Amino acid sequence: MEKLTIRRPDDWHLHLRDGDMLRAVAPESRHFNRAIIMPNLVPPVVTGAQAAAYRERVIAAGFANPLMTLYLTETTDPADVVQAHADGVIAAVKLYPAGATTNSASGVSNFENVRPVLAAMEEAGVPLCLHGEVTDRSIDIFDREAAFLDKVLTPLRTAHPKLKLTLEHVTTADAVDWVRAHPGVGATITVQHLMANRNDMLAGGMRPHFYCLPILKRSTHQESLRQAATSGDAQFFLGTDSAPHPTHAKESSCCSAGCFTATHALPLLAHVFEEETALDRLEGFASLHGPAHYGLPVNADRITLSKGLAQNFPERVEAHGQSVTLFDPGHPIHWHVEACA
Ligand SMILES: NC(=O)N[C@@H](CC(=O)O)C(=O)O
Repeated sequence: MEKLTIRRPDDWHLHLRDGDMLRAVAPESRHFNRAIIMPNLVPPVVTGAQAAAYRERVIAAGFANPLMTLYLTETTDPADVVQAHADGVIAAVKLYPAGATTNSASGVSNFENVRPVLAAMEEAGVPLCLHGEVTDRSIDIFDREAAFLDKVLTPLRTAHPKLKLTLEHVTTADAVDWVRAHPGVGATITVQHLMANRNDMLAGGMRPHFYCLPILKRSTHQESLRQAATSGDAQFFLGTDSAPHPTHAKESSCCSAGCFTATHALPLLAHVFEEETALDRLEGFASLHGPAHYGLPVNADRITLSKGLAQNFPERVEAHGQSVTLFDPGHPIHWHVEACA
């Protein structure tokens, strides 16, 4: 198959940042209609009023249909969350365990302190997106997602069975199994976790542009993610987690976590689905399962992906004196987005 026309995709996990960086990267998500916009700015987006103002900045930067989120802290006001959702200002709330990832210091340390807001969200039908990793330094970084399932997520699910959950950027077979055992829970999967494993990041030299959180795992986990994404199971859908960091912060002695994939996420995804002989399931993963999970209509317009010569994606996106380096899988990609109509 050399051409594939699918409903226009959405990105259910996207970092756009703010200021010059926002203006530089927002147009790179042009092939997606909607996107869940992550709130881990500095300072974070913690109130409905801040989310409304950030939404305006995102639209002004060129991304027309942002779905905003609030960053959950231990002092989040439940009434503000419920109101922001009722007013259509936010689509979801994001929970970062404190210290788990980029700009997560204001996140949750003691889960008892967010029980009232979680109860209010459960009651009002406000979805919760989770960064699923424990932050205990004694737990090996490769085991932090699996530990989160046992220590945090299972008790949280038992305490709030009706709370709508999305487990973000799943990276392990353990998480895939947990999601499958909990109907109604959604899970996003990134492009880099489908394309790469920890060997790609660490064997034969350390490649900082493969470093993101949750960290790439061993190949058996990558296989499990590929199986989940291409299975047609509607609990799994695309969240690129495209996370721009200046190139100097990635190519550093202490490299920032995040892979920038917004520009070429769909060609990379087509490459993976073709390898898995599942191109007929790409539309479900990229364009249908996410809206179904969030109770939204699918997009009316369509995009066409074509296969041809090896693509020359730009190496970098310029961001007003800084640059952001695109994730490069290290082998040719023959797919490109031909038309968006
Ligand atoms: N994925 C990452 O490695 N980084 C993200 C944060 C996140 O989603 O964990 C970022 O904001 O840079």
